[in-house]
Amino acid sequence: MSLNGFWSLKYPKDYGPTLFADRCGTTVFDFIVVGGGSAGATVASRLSEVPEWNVLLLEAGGDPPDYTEIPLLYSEALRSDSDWSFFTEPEQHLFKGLERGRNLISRGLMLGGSSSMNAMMYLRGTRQDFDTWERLGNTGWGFNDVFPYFLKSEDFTGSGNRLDPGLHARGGPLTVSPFESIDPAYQVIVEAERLMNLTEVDDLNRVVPPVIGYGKLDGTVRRGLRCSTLKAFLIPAANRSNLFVAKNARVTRVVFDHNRRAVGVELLVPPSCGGLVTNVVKYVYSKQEVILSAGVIMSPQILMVSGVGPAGHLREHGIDIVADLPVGYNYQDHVSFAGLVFSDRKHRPKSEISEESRVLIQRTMDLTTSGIATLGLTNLVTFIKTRKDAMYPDLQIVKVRFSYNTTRKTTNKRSRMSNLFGYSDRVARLYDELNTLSDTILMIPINVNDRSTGRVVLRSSDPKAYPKIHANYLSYADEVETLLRGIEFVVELSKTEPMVSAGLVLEQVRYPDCANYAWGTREYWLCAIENVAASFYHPVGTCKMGPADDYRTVVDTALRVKGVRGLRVIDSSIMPKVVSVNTNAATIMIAEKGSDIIKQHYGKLV
Ligand SMILES: Cc1cc2nc3c(=O)[nH]c(=O)nc-3n(C[C@H](O)[C@H](O)[C@H](O)COP(=O)(O)OP(=O)(O)OC[C@H]3O[C@@H](n4cnc5c(N)ncnc54)[C@H](O)[C@@H]3O)c2cc1C
Repeated sequence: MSLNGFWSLKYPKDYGPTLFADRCGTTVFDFIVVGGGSAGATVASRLSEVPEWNVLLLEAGGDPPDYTEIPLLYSEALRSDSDWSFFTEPEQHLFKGLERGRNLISRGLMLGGSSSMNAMMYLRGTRQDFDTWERLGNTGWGFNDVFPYFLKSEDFTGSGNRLDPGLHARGGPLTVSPFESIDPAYQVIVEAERLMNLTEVDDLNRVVPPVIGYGKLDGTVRRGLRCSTLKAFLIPAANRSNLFVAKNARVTRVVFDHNRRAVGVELLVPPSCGGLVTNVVKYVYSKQEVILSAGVIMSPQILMVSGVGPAGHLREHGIDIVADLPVGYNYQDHVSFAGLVFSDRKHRPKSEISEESRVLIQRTMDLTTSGIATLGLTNLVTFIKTRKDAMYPDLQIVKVRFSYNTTRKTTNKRSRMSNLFGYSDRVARLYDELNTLSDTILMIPINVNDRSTGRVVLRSSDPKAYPKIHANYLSYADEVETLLRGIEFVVELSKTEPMVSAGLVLEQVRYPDCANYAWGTREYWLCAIENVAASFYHPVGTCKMGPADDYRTVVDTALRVKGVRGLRVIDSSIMPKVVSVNTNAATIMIAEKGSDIIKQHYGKLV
């Protein structure tokens, strides 16, 4: 399908070359926002609503590639130049089937950040998620406090009952549309799940009763195309005379004065003078505040290289201490298991398989071009509760279809399994081989009740060096048991009549390291988890929010970095506990609320 001319977006002007043309930057802004991702693009847009404030947004990446507009192509951006492509450190009992024994942590390196590369699933989180934040001492962050901020952003395009009890809003900048799917496996899985005593949920963001069952997703999609925070918040604000966006501007440090007040940032920008090839160090200054929105990996990294972090750790790297804070701790994520692989139509003639696949792709793409939101089979999401005592689900199950003979057809020539989940070549090959026989469907249980916490630490004091991520996933035995119960659910589902009649066959993928175990036994699944259990793209928490007197936290409930002045963190890293769903909507909520907190502080909240 040709993508040319399908849409036309006018990206914000890049002020970098103008702002940083002179040798010593003298322009002073009221606010400097570092990182133009889910949170940063939202914050910069909201703050620039105050006409007398000059706002500078510094983004390390550039404009997103055109293909990121198409929801179905979201995985193309992973491992591309628009992906930071972080990797965790190796873990003793995990990641054996992943590249170099590490877990890929993709993050968007572009305007819109990870909202320009994510799967666009719009799920906010449960009442329990935010009431837990409040119980941890975060007054003002309980469900009733944060709910209006989800509505503030939203422009919901669904109709009928879905709008009724104030669950959704119209008129906000972020378009949220119900996903549609024409995938024939959709109905088959629905029938199978009904037989497993699950019921349909008409709104996966419903508050009461808690969502348990399956349903159609809503997505951050506008007229069939991605609605990132770039599109929702930044582009509409780009013509304001008080908002300045600088692209390819990588912040290296926060600059403090002698009173530990953040007064600006140091950054690297591409050379603007002829002849220079390396990036150039520049400084910009702020009158009011610097706001870090660089995400869960880079916000803590910038803080630490700037002297804000655990004193002992900073000393090890020879960094002068500005404030001794537990930056980088409390890394949390959702761990998934993408080892349940179904074949669809395997025993049919190749020509038939190939033609059906082609037609399904074409018809699904046609939905997009006619303005309908679709992620194909991924539209169908299931939440299950496997612990009798719990009120809320502990597992989310996502389905992904890979059309016949496509997992190897990627821009970077790596398997899609490597790009999406960081699989090593030898493990990805197992999936690729199956995919040359028929379409492949993954059913992925995701533990949404993880308790393990890891840590982001500095590799060196050099701000250009990626930090180390000690993920520490599945450190509690019960987290492994939860994943095992998710696997068991899918195995049982595979045996139901609708699945069997439709010819959706659960394949016996045999990881080389698990050759000693019979496929399907507990020992086998434990081994499989050690091989391919991986992040489901939801790391958060490394600049944890907490009450002023809680020494285990980095920012207070107004998102101010403790022990210094003029500095806040506003992004997914402030979450004290990861929400039990995908993390984009909650991050945008944090940005909306954070922006209002700032406006209120300066008497500008109207
Ligand atoms: C592949 C993938 C799929 C996902 N799918 C979903 C989904 O379907 N639904 C969902 O709810 N969530 C999803 N998520 C998670 C969600 O997108 C993230 O939680 C959210 O985007 C995080 O927002 P953030 O603002 O904290 O960080 P980001 O959006 O990552 O923004 C950080 C920004 O800061 C910039 N930056 C970093 N360092 C610097 C620096 N030194 N100087 C200047 N700029 C810098 C980055 O380039 C980036 O633009 C997914 C994530 C990924 C990666």
